[in-house]
Amino acid sequence: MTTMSIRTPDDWHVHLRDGAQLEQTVAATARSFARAIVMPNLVPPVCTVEAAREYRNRIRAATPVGASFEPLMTCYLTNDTDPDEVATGYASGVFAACKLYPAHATTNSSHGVTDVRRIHPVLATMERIGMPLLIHGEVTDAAVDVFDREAIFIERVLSPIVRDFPGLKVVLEHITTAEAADFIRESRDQVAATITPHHLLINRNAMFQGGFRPHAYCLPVAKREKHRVALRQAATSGSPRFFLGTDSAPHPRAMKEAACGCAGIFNAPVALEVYAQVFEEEGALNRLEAFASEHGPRFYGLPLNAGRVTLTRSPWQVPDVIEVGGQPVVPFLAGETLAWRLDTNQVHHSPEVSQR
Ligand SMILES: NC(=O)N[C@@H](CC(=O)O)C(=O)O
Ligand SMILES: [Zn+2]
Ligand SMILES: [Zn+2]
Repeated sequence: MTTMSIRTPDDWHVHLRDGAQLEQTVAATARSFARAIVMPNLVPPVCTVEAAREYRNRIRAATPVGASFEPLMTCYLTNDTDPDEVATGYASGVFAACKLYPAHATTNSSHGVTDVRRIHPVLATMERIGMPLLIHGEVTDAAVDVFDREAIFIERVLSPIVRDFPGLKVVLEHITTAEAADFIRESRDQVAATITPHHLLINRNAMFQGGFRPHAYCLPVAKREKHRVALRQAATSGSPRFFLGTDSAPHPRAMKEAACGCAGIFNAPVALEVYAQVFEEEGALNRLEAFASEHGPRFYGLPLNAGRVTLTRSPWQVPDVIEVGGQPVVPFLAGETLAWRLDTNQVHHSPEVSQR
């Protein structure tokens, strides 16, 4: 197959950052995706309806002319989140979901939740109104090996949440382990997961190839090969519980190539092309559309996009560096050649025309 057309996809997990970075981050995402779930881990975090509304306005103002892109906003949960604020934001269409960061688990999570019991009233409200809970699923216990933090989180934190709030919609974000894939598969229908392009492509060896490779470092950190294989199996299985979420997370090059480098991979410039490559390698190109464009909106209860995008088998080289907000950022797969190219001469259609 040399050309493939699929319903316009959405990105169910992205970091657009803020300020001068928005122009490039929004363009990079809007290039391939009609909608995106926008992570709230700004400094300070997006914790109120007002802050989310203003952030959404800044994203809209930064959206390239002619592109139709809809940012779906999230509320950063803290120990003190007010259930009424969450319900108001959801009812008014500002919040699409809430995001749970265990305190200190990842980039800009210092205001995160220290004990899930603190947010039980919020979770009860979300369960009642049908609002999804999105989770960065890693324990922060220093005694737990960094490569085990997701699996232990599932045992200690996620299982109890899923059990205690049996009607709550839950998305375990950016899964990296066979344990996570198994947990989702064995859970109830309202429990799903996003899978990134990088976790489908690399295992933890990528961080140590001939020296330390900070641009392959993200959280949750890439795991052993057997986990990558399990993620590929999950993503291409056709199960509606797994859907596309890039976790594109740019950091300036100087912040990555440092004594204490930031976690995060900027993959928006290559994400859809990488997913296409992975699905092709797995002999599952016919399931790419469902993973990229159908499972997510169905889970969130949103209409499918009406437009289509075209991918062509036509090699191109990923730039070594991309300017984001005036600072150099090294994209995922910098300098490498990709097999699939997205035809960017196309107009995205808003999801007005619904088909469930
Ligand atoms: N994934 C990452 O490694 N980093 C993300 C935060 C996150 O999604 O955990 C970031 O904001 O930089
Ligand atoms: Zn995360
Ligand atoms: Zn993320």
